Amino acid sequence: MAKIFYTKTDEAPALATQSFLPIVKAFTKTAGIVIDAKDISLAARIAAVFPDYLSKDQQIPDNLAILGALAKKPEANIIKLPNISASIPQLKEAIEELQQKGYNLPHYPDEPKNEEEKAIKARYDKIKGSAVNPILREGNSDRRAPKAIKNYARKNPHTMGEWSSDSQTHVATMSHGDFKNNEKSLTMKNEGDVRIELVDKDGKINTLKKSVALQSGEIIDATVMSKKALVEFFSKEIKDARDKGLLLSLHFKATMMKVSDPIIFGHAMQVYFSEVFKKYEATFEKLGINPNNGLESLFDRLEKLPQNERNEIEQAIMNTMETGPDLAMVNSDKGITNLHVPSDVIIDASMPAMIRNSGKMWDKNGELKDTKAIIPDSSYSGIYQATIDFCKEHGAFDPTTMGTVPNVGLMAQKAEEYGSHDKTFEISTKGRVRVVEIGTGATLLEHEVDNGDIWRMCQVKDAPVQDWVKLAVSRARATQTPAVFWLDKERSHDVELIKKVETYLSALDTHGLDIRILSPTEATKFTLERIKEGKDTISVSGNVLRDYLTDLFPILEVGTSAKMLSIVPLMNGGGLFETGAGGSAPKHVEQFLEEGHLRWDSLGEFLALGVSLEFYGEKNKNKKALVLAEALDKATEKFLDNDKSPSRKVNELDTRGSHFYLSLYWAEELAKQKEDEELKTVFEKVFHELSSQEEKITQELINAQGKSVNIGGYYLPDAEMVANAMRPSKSLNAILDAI
Ligand SMILES: NC(=O)C1=CN([C@@H]2O[C@H](COP(=O)(O)OP(=O)(O)OC[C@H]3O[C@@H](n4cnc5c(N)ncnc54)[C@H](OP(=O)(O)O)[C@@H]3O)[C@@H](O)[C@H]2O)C=CC1
Ligand SMILES: O=C(O)CCC(=O)C(=O)O
Ligand SMILES: [Mg+2]
Repeated sequence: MAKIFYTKTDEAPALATQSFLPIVKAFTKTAGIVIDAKDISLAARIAAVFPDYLSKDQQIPDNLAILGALAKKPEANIIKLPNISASIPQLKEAIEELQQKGYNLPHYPDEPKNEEEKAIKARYDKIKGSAVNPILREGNSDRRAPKAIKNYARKNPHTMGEWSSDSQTHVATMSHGDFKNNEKSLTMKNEGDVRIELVDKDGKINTLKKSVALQSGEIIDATVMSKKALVEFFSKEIKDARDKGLLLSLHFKATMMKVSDPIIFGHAMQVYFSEVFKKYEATFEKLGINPNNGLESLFDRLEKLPQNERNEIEQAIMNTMETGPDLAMVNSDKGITNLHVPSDVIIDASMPAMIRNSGKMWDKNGELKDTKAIIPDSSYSGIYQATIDFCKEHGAFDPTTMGTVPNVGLMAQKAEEYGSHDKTFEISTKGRVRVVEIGTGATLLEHEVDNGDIWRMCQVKDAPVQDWVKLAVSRARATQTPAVFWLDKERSHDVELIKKVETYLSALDTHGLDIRILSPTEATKFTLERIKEGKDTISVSGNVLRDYLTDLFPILEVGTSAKMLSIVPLMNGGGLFETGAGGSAPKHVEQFLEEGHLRWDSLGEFLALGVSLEFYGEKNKNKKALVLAEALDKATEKFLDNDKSPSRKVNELDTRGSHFYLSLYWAEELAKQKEDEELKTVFEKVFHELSSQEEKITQELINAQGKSVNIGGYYLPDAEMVANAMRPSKSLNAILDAI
């Protein structure tokens, strides 16, 4: 039977789900729809890959694999909420929590000493970083701000920090030796398998990857980040930040780029704290300190030392921070710096937040300061510099008048960099890395490498490219909006892609459409000029820019990417409906636990549910589902008009109250409609009950705030405690239960 699959994830969206899902189930039941919730939280994913270590009642199925297989089927209808993309420190915390709860899981072996430990590490590494989205994303991405959301932002603009033309903020990026400058690319003429090997200076061959299957027409590229160039770059920029009195901030994607970016982060750590790492090398070695895991993990390890030794090293670290450039802070009150955890500062969200904040970040005293934003690889960093330059020249954007930038992103089948981690290697010796065609023995791509360099290969298959070009044209046609392919003629990979784009565009009807290809920097300037004049421009981009742009523009336009409609038309006919483009907002959980107020905005969920119901209705010829979808759309609009999104402040409407209002308006619309009498009858009663008890219910929801909350865990909270905390209104629960 056709179902809608809803994902249980982590942190704030998982809390919100405990309040919203009962509403969804109660409402959709009336159309005979079954909502099947699948737990793909970090804790569940850990438990799912270690069944042999767990008791029967602790075991859970591999829901991610189940949903991944479903995503390849035409009947797929999946609502996907954001989940944690775990850094090693987060993964270890989750393992520890599970262990404390009686799960007999093995520790994460940092440096596996035998085959058994290697196997355990391999299992954990599958869960690490962005492990969920790439499995489900069997299609390209269509993200946009619906009209109602744009109108809401125009009427209720979020705050935007002023920009001054003498702002010192800038992006620091590499000019040589990075992934962009070393890239080589080609398109496969035939299908075939390749292997990746490192040939050392004596000609000894070390196989890095035995086999990668390639399709005909697939673009592959290989590139390398030189450790030497990277370290020189960090040294120069750190000194420059100190000389100019600027904050130092680092912006990576250690989650999606889970192999390369933690290593790059580790080099930044070692350069910033170079004297400490040099002086205490032996101690750090003994303690197993890995700079790639950040300062917090380093401090944890130091706890194993005798007090006096520990004090001395901690003092040396503090001295370095005193004399070095000030670090941008993640949390000034708690002293958490940009170097504490590699995934605390994630580029897609952190750069737009900085741009929205007058180009400033927080310093250790909790004050906003101009910053040097370090983005080592220069492939995409230019878009941020161009945006900063634009703001310096024209001032901050005005949400009441600015246009919008929807995105059509190439994403399917692990496209480009975001699918490269199983082909990314930290090089162990000087030599050459070659991509060799197994059948012919021909070397397809080759690089000189040195010890410590990071080499990687990326792939993008032809069918996703065709689908992406088609999607771009159909969005341009549907909205009569210019569409810009953000592709760089100076980049080897993009040159290959441009050839395909031009071929596929010429086979489509583009008559009367404005479609261009511009380099990312040019595209930024073009788009920003238009956005300022209130004009819309579709960005058609590769996978990384998809990620960056679907936070950048939403954050500037509507204050958060959580309000985006995010559709993934799956290539085999199903639908994946992501909620927003934002993440799992750990800060929201913190506030909830401290004062019982959850500020997670579920607009993304409302929008995703709307399109999912519409898709369900059309696919299964279920008229009631279509009625539910249309009513939900109207309810969401009313929700926006009446400003029922969660407030940020305790004792005001929070996530739970916002869900109540959504259900109230949804029931109202269902009671009003004339297309389905049965639904009308059911929901007249529901609407009457909800509206007559509005005051009582909202009071019950407010009464639950203002005190700390215990949910019995973080990664694996107690299900009952969460449900109780998230559904504190007995009156609302009774109405829903009776539907
Ligand atoms: N699709 C996915 O699965 C994604 C997962 N992630 C994961 O999320 C975690 C946190 O990432 P981070 O970079 O901090 O990004 P987030 O998007 O979680 O947070 C950035 C800020 O955006 C605001 N925000 C985001 N979503 C909402 C929402 N629904 N309602 C209200 N405000 C919202 C919050 O601002 P404020 O603090 O001002 O309230 C939040 O602090 C990481 O583990 C990351 O890997 C990230 C992106 C996508
Ligand atoms: O999967 C992830 O880690 C993040 C994905 C993301 O940021 C996005 O798709 O916008
Ligand atoms: Mg993103």
